[in-house]
Amino acid sequence: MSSLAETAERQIFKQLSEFVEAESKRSVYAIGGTIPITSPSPHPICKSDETVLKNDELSSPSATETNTLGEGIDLTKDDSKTCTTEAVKDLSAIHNLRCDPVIIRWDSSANPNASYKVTFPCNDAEQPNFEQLLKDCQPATFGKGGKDVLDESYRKAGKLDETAFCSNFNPYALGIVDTAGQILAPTNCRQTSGTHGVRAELYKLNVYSSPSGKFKAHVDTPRSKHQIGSLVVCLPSVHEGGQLVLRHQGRETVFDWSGDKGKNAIQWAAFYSDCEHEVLEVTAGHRLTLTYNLYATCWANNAFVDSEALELYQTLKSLLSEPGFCKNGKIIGYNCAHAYPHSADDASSMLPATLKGVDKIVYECFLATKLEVVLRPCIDFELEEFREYEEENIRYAWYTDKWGPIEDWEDRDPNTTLPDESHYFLKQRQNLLKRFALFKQLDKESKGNDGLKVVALGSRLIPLQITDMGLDEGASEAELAREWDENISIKAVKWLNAGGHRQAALVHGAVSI
Ligand SMILES: O=C(O)CCC(=O)C(=O)O
Ligand SMILES: [Fe+2]
Repeated sequence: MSSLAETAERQIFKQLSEFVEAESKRSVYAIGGTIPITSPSPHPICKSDETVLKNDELSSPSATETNTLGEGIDLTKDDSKTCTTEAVKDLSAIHNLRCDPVIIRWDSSANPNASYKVTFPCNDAEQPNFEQLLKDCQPATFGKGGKDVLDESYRKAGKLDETAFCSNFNPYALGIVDTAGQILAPTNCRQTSGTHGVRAELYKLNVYSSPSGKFKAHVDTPRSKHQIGSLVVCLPSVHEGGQLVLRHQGRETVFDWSGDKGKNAIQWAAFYSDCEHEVLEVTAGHRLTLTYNLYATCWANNAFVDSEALELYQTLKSLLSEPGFCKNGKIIGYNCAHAYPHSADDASSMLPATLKGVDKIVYECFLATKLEVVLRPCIDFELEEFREYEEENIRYAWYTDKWGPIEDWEDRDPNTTLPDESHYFLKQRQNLLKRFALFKQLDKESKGNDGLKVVALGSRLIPLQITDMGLDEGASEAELAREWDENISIKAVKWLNAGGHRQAALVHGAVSI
């Protein structure tokens, strides 16, 4: 290729990378809101219902839902205050959302056969029951290396399992699940079997109490391969501290439910649960939350997004059609910004339906350009991992974690195994040798060709074994490569962005239930 064409191509790649990066920065990974609690009254769901409502209930400035979106989108404005036309006023009245006081009923662990009830916000008369609830909570554990661990220096909280309590609180009725679904699981751009929405399943009631209630930085263990997110609903109970801090790719979002805000409202946050998050120390009072797991579902009533109307698509289309761009074919790589559960046998079948945020946008936009788009797990080997040496006329090679004499692999009948049982099957070794040669050749070709990186691509997500040592400590790249043996291909890929969730992807094994 002429150097002029190379320079032009490099510029196009640069622009593509910048666009993908800008899209990543804009992508939303969390959403939240506040819904005021008012005493029970007919629900203003449609216009005709409005007439049975008392005027003061409608005009109450607090009777308006407010929402806060992670990263830049803030819906906390009270639109009803800024409405000018009658029509809009009517609409805001119709859409005023309110929540009934939240009742929790539970079986007492301290007094078998006894069950109690407490209402939030909690009045003085119910204070003894509230104290009882605190007593009946068990210490909350957390998942580490595939096991439940109790460590109060990491997580200090009480919990009731979902089988031990019930509540009148319904996140569907308040539109929370719909809102979370539209943001975290937007419907695919085309009508396909991958179309999806979200379903919320109650998981725990948690209490974080002063002086030291907290949950240090973690990612949630997915409860199934369908899980994409978590929903946390903070019950009205005034406390200080206890902010929920979410982090994703160098960005941070804080949900602060402390102080008087929580006196008479429920406050909620929904987020992709592979994003790191923590609950800061509660310094006064009790912070009570209901947590829900959010699962991708195969149905949705939402309208479809038209990917061709997205800015990223338009840019992609014009850059890709530049004359001479990738004339001889190239694999363009995009590193997913989110982690996906891959310990279940059929984890791959959940994708692309469960793609999150910017990953979904990039996928859909490339698809719309009519390029072939595939989702693959990948390991970026260093040449280091494919070393060779010679000793006493025998050539040895190192493939990711074991030495072996090359001749042994080259010449033997592929149906026999090596005498040394620690060796892999010969056939696999021969495959590895071919890959090794390919790796070296591609690596040579990619030298000086910016951004071109030789990687091993798996043909599908391979279930991860949860070892005794846990995924994070136990599973190395070499072990993964061995698991992938039959399904690996080695390619030179031009990456649009830096590696994303590499570490987290390794530890992000879904618990099979
Ligand atoms: O209570 C919260 O805000 C979040 C708790 C949490 O991270 C969890 O239960 O996994
Ligand atoms: Fe969590």
